[in-house]
Amino acid sequence: MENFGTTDLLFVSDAELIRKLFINLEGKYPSHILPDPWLLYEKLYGQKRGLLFMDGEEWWQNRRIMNKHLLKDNDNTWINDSVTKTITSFTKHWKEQSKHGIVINDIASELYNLSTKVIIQVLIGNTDPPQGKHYDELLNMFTESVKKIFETTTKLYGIPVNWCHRFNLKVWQDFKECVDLSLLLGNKLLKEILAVKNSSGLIKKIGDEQMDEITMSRILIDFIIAAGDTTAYTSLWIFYLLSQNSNEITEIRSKKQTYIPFVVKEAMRLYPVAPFLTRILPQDSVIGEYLVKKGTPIIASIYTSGRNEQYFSKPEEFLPYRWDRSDERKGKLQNHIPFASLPFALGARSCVGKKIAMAQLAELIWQVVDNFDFRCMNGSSIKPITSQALIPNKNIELRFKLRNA
Ligand code: HEM
Repeated sequence: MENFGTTDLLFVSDAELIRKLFINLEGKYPSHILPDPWLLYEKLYGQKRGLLFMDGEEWWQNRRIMNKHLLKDNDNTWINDSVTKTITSFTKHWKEQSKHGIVINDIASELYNLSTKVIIQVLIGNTDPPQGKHYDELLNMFTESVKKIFETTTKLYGIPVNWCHRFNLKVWQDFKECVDLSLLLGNKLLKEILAVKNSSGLIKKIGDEQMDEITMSRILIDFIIAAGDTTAYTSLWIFYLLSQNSNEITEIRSKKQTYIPFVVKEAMRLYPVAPFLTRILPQDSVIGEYLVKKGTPIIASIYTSGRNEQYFSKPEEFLPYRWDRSDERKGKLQNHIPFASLPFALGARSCVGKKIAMAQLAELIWQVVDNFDFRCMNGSSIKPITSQALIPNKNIELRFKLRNA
């Protein structure tokens, strides 16, 4: 165990221990550590936020309602239809632009925008989203400001944030400005979405639950924020991996959609956007060789466990077939411990948007691979930076060309 001043901190990367942490030790109200800048912002400006920020009974009551609709409902068609509708219109736009090949320089922004549109469509269901220039501008400004929250949080990573705030350093000012703006625009956006007539999506489903309007807004705005960077960066990593493994593109085209979930799982094993998961123990517990006191923060590195040879043979290779039980090649890979790769975490506090994210990633890959050839234009290889989120060390530039054009 490492000792950091007055706080003991346990760092785990053993798959069995990580599983034990989520399944047996985290308690009824799992508690996690949020980035310091977000906590300080909440404390200073009293802005109440969504599920990720809630704790105890308040978290549990609201989480139960969201689980019912987003995770436990066996009928996924309403989510899948919203996802397909949004992605079809997204790829239509790319098709129009890319007859002769286009390099999408700021692909991250495009993917942020897409993730925001997908979650909004899930909120309103089959109905058309608000139309018009004003709405499009609002949406673009919102996604840009959300992207900036992520970038400025990353810049503040590892710096004493109280100190940045006290001396009003530019990094803090930038962070505060984009959180202010995201929440303001998020509220405006939600108002427009709530005004859509005949919504049939999540908004309608939770309309029948006993949830007050303010809590609903807090939760939904944070859904729109949470969907941005996670799904956008995962899509980016997947496109990057596919551009380096053209055999996988051939395999997707021949096996069609059945193969894609394995591609997504494998990409997230190698590049989990949330590489470190945290929990604070509700009671004294034994973890491995340690007696860990109640209140001790624990950091689980799923980036490390996902790339450990003991759990996955040929750990650094992108081999989607390792997840396919019916694939004969899998027999040659001795080690395969599925729970060593937990990109959405595990247990009661795992990702509530997991089904939406998986549906979005699968549909996006299918439509892009089916319609485009693409390659990576960066001269040297891209490396992941492991900070709060797993991001590329430089802009990934991809060139897309319409197939058979
Ligand atoms: C590839 C995409 C995504 C990844 C890798 C991801 C990953 C995660 C992880 C690891 C957690 C757990 C954090 C913890 O245990 O402390 C989490 C929580 C959460 N995610 Fe996701 N997520 C993704 C997409 C989404 C989407 C699309 C939504 C939209 C609804 C979403 C909403 C949330 C929320 C609200 C929480 C907090 C849940 C709670 O505290 O009860 N996520 N996500």
